[in-house]
Amino acid sequence: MTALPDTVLIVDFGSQVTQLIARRVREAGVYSEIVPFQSAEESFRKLKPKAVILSGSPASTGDIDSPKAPQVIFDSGLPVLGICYGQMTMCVQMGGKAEPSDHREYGRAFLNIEKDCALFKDLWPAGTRHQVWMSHGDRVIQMPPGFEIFAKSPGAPYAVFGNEERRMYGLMFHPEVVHTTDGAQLIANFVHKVAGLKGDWTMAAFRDKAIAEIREKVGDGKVICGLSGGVDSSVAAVLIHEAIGDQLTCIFVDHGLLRLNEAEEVVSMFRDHYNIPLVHVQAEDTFVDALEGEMDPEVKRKTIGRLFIETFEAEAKKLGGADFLAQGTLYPDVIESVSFTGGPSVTIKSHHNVGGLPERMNMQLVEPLRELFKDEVRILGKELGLPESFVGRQPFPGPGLAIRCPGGITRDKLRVLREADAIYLDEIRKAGLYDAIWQAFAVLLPVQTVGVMGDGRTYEFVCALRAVTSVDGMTADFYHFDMEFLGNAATRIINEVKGINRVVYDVTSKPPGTIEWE
Ligand SMILES: Nc1ncnc2c1ncn2[C@@H]1O[C@H](COP(=O)(O)OP(=O)(O)OP(=O)(O)O)[C@@H](O)[C@H]1O
Ligand SMILES: O=c1[nH]c(=O)c2[nH+]cn([C@@H]3O[C@H](COP(=O)(O)O)[C@@H](O)[C@H]3O)c2[nH]1
Ligand SMILES: NC(=O)CC[C@H](N)C(=O)O
Ligand SMILES: [Mg+2]
Repeated sequence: MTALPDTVLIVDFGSQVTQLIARRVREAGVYSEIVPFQSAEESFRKLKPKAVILSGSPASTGDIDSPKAPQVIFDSGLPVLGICYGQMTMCVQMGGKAEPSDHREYGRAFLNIEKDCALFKDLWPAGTRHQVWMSHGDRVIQMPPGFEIFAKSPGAPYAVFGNEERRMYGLMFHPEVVHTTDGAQLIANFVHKVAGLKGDWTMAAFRDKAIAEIREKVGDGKVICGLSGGVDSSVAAVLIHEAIGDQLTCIFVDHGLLRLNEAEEVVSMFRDHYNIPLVHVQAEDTFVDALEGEMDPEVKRKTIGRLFIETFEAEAKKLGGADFLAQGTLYPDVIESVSFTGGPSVTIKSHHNVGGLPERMNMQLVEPLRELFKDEVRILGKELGLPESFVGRQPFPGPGLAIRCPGGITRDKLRVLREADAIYLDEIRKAGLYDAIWQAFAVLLPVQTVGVMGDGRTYEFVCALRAVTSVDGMTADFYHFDMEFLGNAATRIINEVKGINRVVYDVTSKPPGTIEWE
């Protein structure tokens, strides 16, 4: 058994962006774990962290029963970084005061550095000014004894305070979000310069830890892995195979909601590269019949989640039973569907593999990528030696074309959408744009419009084209094609696909939109 790596404990008070803190710490080469504040004391004793970060929260320190950090953290002598609510609870718990303020601050703010400190070393010297991202209504009004101010902003007189000797700092802004300039570097400074941690944690170390955890959890049990041919499940399958070898069987479900020729391509691509048993299930009738006529996006997603599990269970039975179901679930699937650590964040949509799962299942879940973002999974995939044809693929959601056909689906609509989508992707590949785009796809709108083709009247469907850039799927911008590209793609789609007579381009970012239409 290898020794525990240097660990940063992140206490989650329910912020929407807690996972980004963990990600920034990982980027600084240090291992971190997020734990809900309710069980933070137990985790603190078990994990023996070398530093602690307290997250933001929708709560206010003035609330009755406001969440608190366990006192052992402040008594331990370890370095502590409090972010927003984390700063305020640290302040109050250590004898200072915070209160709701009339001057609420959301978004961009400017920080003036008042005094040098270890946290700002080689980054933000006194007298300089920096853009940061704020999101708070409450503020500190009195520091705990022994603390001093290191930076101010117009709305936050205690924007950064701390006690250098005790290595404790509180920030009113969010260093974990990309809009805070040098925010990642500030978190790196906390772990390296304040806490003195080495930074030798890598994806190779993640891989070893994940393999050890899979072995421990699975024992000599049998595992089936839902394999879509996408990046996440391919990486999960190869990782699990390294851990437990032939205790693993992969199940690829053709639910009739895949792209043109996708089933054949995925099965041959996987069989050519890997010696992992793969079952190809034809389940088009089961899925499409159950969805036909269903209009509500959440019902569609939940139906698909349930049918996936029923299909996996039926296949497991044919194999003589399985104890575990593995999936390539990533962190964005989790945060949009449910709250990560049981904290109070809201559901945006029920991803088929998380919020769409039935309540009772016969198998336990194995989800080794649950804490990672897609770009990290790609790095892990390279670490595991997966070919570029796997790690470079654009994401494709488990519910597939069903959530790209707003309103009810029919077999004929799916055919139309499949053909349009294939032409669009073909044009993108030919233009050499595939790798520059996070995801590109066609959507078939439930709207018919009038057109004129060959001197005749048409009354057919509208196809929307979507393409976005993103780093992690959490936020995205629409891709800025040139008009000639769009014109050509539209012409080909209308000429070649019977059933579409109009094409539009979606210029919505995320937020306010999501990437998929449902
Ligand atoms: N057609 C399918 N057959 C079997 N399992 C599937 C299928 N589609 C999705 N899954 C399961 O659901 C998980 C989540 O789907 P998701 O689309 O997020 O990941 P992915 O397909 O592996 O990767 P990508 O995001 O690159 O498409 C997959 O990792 C896989 O375990
Ligand atoms: O595994 C998945 N199951 C789902 O149910 C699901 N819904 C969306 N997506 C993919 O997740 C990313 C973010 O999608 P949204 O902006 O549409 O929420 C995008 O990459 C989406 O394609 C899914 N992946
Ligand atoms: N982002 C936060 O942590 C916000 C803290 C608190 N809810 C406030 O509004 O001030
Ligand atoms: Mg997929």
